[in-house]
Amino acid sequence: MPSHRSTPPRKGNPRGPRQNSAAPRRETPQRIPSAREAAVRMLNDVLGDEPRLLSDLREAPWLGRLDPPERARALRLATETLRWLERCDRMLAKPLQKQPPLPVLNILRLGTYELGTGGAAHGVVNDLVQMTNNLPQLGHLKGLVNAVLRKIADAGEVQWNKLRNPRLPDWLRDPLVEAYGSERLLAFEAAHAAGAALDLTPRDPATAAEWAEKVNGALLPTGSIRLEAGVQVSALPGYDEGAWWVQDAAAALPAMLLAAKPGERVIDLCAAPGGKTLQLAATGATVTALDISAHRLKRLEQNLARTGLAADVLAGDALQVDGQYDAVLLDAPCSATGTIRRHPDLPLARDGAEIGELIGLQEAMLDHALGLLAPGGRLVFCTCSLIPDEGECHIEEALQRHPGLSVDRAALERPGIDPAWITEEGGLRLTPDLWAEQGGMDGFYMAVMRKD
Ligand SMILES: C[S@@+](CC[C@H](N)C(=O)[O-])C[C@H]1O[C@@H](n2cnc3c(N)ncnc32)[C@H](O)[C@@H]1O
Repeated sequence: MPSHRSTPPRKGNPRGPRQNSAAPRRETPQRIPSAREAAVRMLNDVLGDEPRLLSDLREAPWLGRLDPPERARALRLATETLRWLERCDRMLAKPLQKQPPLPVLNILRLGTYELGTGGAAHGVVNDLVQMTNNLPQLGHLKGLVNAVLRKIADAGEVQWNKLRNPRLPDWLRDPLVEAYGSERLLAFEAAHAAGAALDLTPRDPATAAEWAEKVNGALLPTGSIRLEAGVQVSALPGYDEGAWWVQDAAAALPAMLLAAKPGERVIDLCAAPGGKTLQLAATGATVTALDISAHRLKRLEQNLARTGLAADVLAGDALQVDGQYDAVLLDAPCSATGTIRRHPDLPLARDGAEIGELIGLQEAMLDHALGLLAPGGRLVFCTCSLIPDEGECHIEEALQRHPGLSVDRAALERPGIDPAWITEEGGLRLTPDLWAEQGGMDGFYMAVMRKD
């Protein structure tokens, strides 16, 4: 297995050197940006000198000035341009002899994405030329933008569709090829290109089929309900009464495997925003939901309120908490590399430098969490990572460190769980290429452990 046990060396940005995104903007405080302007600003922030994740930009005050549909459109444009960045850059390589400053390059990338996927040339090109004209000190490049985008419009969807699926950058691709082989990696990349559907977890698993019918979704083998992405969630039946919540089918499995029972004492150690806490609370167990981020816990509290479920919510450090519990869920902070289908910005904004530290934190959390188990208690460890060092390796090593600890393989015998997903040490390895026909799933690792 490849090792991330020490911090991997920075290999630099696979898209070339980062450029200064802080080009001055002509910005009057009250001006409301268009969806395209907002999308380009997000691209500048994700691909700039100090890369930001789109999830951190969602709450930016300037984005809040757009009305909700425009904000959603801006986020969609930025997300999809980042998903297809390699294809955009390949399309641009020929007409663009010299790389322009980042704000102009990102205008071209957005235009290329839109033109490559069926956008009307007239509207896209005129708007983006005008946007370039408004850039302080870069307005003179509007002629270049016009000329390049017209060539891209001529090449159009035919050329776009001939290009390969975008590849992951080397910092992530190399260890994943080592772990899964290059053929699987191509399947992962195809899944990343395809994007993610919208999955719902029903509050009462026994009503899954009924809710699947009501929301016009498909019932998945593990009991989640799948709809096409882009559906307005708050308009679906059952939203107001909290009959279900949005959660990827893979992310719904750890709490299912913990199989909490009414009256059991359960702690969810890294709980926010709370998808798994809701599942645990819905079983009738007495649930403590802990997270270090008070800000993220606000969303957990909103989710509890909407669904009418109850949990004791605590802001605190999982490494400091004490007590005795029948069951512990540890959804540890990780590289989140299993979620690239919905967060294609992640491999571009990150470079793997933080993974060594995360692995150390996960190990410390797992050791501490095992100490919270009452005799005979069980623990589910999980991460939404594709990197074995953040999954399988932890369990192999924990079994060596903790006499009396065992992996509960029987807990994996549940409807919809394919035995082929079970790993050597008895965990479950999920990858984005699974269920390809039904639209894939997030990458995840999970294992159920028991202590004598
Ligand atoms: C993968 S997310 C959890 C997702 C959550 N379980 C769910 O299903 O919605 C990891 C969480 O760990 C939290 N976290 C990070 N370090 C922590 C610590 N030392 N103690 C407690 N929570 C921590 C983060 O704030 C983040 O909310």
